[in-house]
Amino acid sequence: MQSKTTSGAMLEAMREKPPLVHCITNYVAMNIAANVLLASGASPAMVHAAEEAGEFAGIASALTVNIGTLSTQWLDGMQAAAKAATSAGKPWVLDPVAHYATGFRRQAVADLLALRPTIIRGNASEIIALAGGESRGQGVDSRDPVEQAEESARRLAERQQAIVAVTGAVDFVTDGARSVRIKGGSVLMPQVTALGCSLTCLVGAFAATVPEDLFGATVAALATFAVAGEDAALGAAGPGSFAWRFLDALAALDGEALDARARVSIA
Ligand SMILES: Nc1ncnc2c1ncn2[C@@H]1O[C@H](COP(=O)(O)OP(=O)(O)OP(=O)(O)O)[C@@H](O)[C@H]1O
Ligand SMILES: Cc1ncsc1CCO
Ligand SMILES: [Mg+2]
Repeated sequence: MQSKTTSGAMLEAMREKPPLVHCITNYVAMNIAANVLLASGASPAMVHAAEEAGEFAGIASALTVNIGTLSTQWLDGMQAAAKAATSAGKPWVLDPVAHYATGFRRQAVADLLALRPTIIRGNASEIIALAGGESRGQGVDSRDPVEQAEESARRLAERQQAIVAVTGAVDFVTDGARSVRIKGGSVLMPQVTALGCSLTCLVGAFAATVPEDLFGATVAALATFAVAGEDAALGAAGPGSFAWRFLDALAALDGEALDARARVSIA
């Protein structure tokens, strides 16, 4: 097997040995997120019941947790899974969907952050608020530009000792010390619900493939979305045809094309 030093090599490695990814996501995202992982070469499993989520996290290679359609029972499952992943040394990714919106979500996300996610992926409004800044967010969609979230992301990464990914028109990834920006994608992407949630699951898939390089894995997942998003937009008439073209574009993308076309720059 080739060494997994580039995004493309990581994508190829994932396809060679599809990782089992434990996704606790939301009702809106479950189907598209599972299809995104399959098209990318990973094996998704949506398992959220409190009775089994901890046990399942022991079987999977990585965990992703998304609070989009939260309930007390789901939160119990998320916490059990996060504890199991952490104690087994497996990466887990937190997607703090609209965590600023209600007291229930704020408390849930504080409790999950205390369980030390290895990677946090959110939109700009979510990351600004998570770092304690002035966010314009109300619901699940971002109302702030990514540039305004960059300092928040750095602060959050340092505070949590985690990798933080902020997505939007130009994505930003930081571990507090080093940072990159990733260009690409399409304006149609925020017009299709749960693509961000699906990306969180894909970050988990790359993290499962390259647990020794979680920064590189996060960048690879975002670059995969950026390039596939450009391809899908080419023939799309709107969000509907974009959504199915995006799955086809992910499936058609190979490592060589990803490395040739990814637009990643040091920030
Ligand atoms: N204006 C844009 N131009 C290009 N790509 C975009 C744009 N906005 C978002 N994206 C891309 O869309 C994907 C999802 O990111 P986004 O920030 O929309 O997530 P999100 O708000 O959490 O989505 P959701 O909550 O609906 O799942 C990322 O790959 C991101 O780069
Ligand atoms: C629309 C929506 N509502 C709760 S989660 C979700 C998916 C996008 O975050
Ligand atoms: Mg989101």
